[in-house]
Amino acid sequence: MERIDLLLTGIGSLVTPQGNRPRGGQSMKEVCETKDAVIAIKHGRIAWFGPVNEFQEQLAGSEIAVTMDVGGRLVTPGLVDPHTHLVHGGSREHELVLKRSGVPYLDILAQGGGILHTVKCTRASSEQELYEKARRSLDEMLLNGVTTVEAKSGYGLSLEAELKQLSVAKRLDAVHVVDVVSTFMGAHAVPEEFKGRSEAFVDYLVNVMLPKVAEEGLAEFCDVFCERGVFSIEESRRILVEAQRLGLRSKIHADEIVPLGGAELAGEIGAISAEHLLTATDTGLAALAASGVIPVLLPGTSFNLGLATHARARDMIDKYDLPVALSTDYNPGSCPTESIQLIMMLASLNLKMSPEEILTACTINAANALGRGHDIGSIEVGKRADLTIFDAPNIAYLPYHFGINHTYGVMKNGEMVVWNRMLMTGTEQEGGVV
Ligand SMILES: N=CN[C@@H](CCC(=O)O)C(=O)O
Ligand SMILES: [Zn+2]
Repeated sequence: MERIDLLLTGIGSLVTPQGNRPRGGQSMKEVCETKDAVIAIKHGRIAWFGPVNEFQEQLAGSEIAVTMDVGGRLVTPGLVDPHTHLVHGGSREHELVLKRSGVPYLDILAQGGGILHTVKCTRASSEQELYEKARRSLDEMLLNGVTTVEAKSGYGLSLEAELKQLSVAKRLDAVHVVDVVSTFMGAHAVPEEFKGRSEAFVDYLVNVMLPKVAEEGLAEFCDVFCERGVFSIEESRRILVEAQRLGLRSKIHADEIVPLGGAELAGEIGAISAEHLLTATDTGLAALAASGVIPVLLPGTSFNLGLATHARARDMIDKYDLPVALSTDYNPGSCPTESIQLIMMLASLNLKMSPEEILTACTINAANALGRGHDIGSIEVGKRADLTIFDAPNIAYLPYHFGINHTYGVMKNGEMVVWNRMLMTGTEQEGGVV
């Protein structure tokens, strides 16, 4: 190699899943660790990585433009958050006491609160207001080590307001260093103006909203909240199949609260992913496995809703060989957090996933849930140089030492975009304040 744009040195431990494909079952544990490693970057992509002594043998004589030493820290692929409701107006802290007093999530929605409250706020917000709020969340995610994020619409529920949300996601993707992948989720709830007329709303969605979203190229995926009292299996099938016809791949909020058969539907229509799955049955899990659907688990949501049940990650991995992915589900209601590191801890605590499985779920499997396993999600020669540097000795340390942000640095497309958070007050050290 004649010229290296950037050489990352001093990597105490480099840990990554291997390959481009989703890693299911026992292969979720098979991450590859290289100690005392270096990574060479050229044109924003990984040109070489391996132990420092091999680098000296193989690439001696290369011209190195910039060298950065990460001081013995842990380096992983940039994390991928494959399920968020990033763009929305307002917040819902006024529902906190109601929720904590035991009022169920679906009851709050049926009374016009929940998602429908956020619809009001989103409709009332200007595009610029939505942009500024989502940009701050995206910054927070980046500081947590996330380099690619999925963003769903679904708080507009009218053509105009859905397009406004999707335009914000598109602008953010163009301007922000984090890649934003768009999903159209007009079927998130039935809006007030269609109350009691869900069939008419589905007609509007299929005949008016979907064609416009597809024509303007504003979304890559289509998602539906398939749930009792929201969208039925038949309605979900109709929307997702029509979206597929227009070129949008399917995702589905499935079997979150009631086992409606959303996982079975995901298998039937060949969805790329099925999300939540807290109440999915064995038939449903078998359907996911048979069709190669990626289960995206959201342990922050069950935690925040105070549910006693959790998604059956162990069965998914051990019995069905499924490639589990993890995500924040960042949204203003059931999971108002941007912290993927909190999700890692909850996956350990409540889903009983091992540190290796958690890393695989937040990298290569999450990348595949967005159809991007060929480009991101593992440290491979030729892939994007998206990397997260943690101030941690090993991957088990991330879910173990919880409630803090372990990120030291983040590289996106070969550029260091986060580096050593500064303490403006200074740190007392021998010889004075530095
Ligand atoms: N469950 C449906 N949708 C979101 C929550 C949206 C909200 O409460 O605002 C979710 O994935 O958890
Ligand atoms: Zn969601």
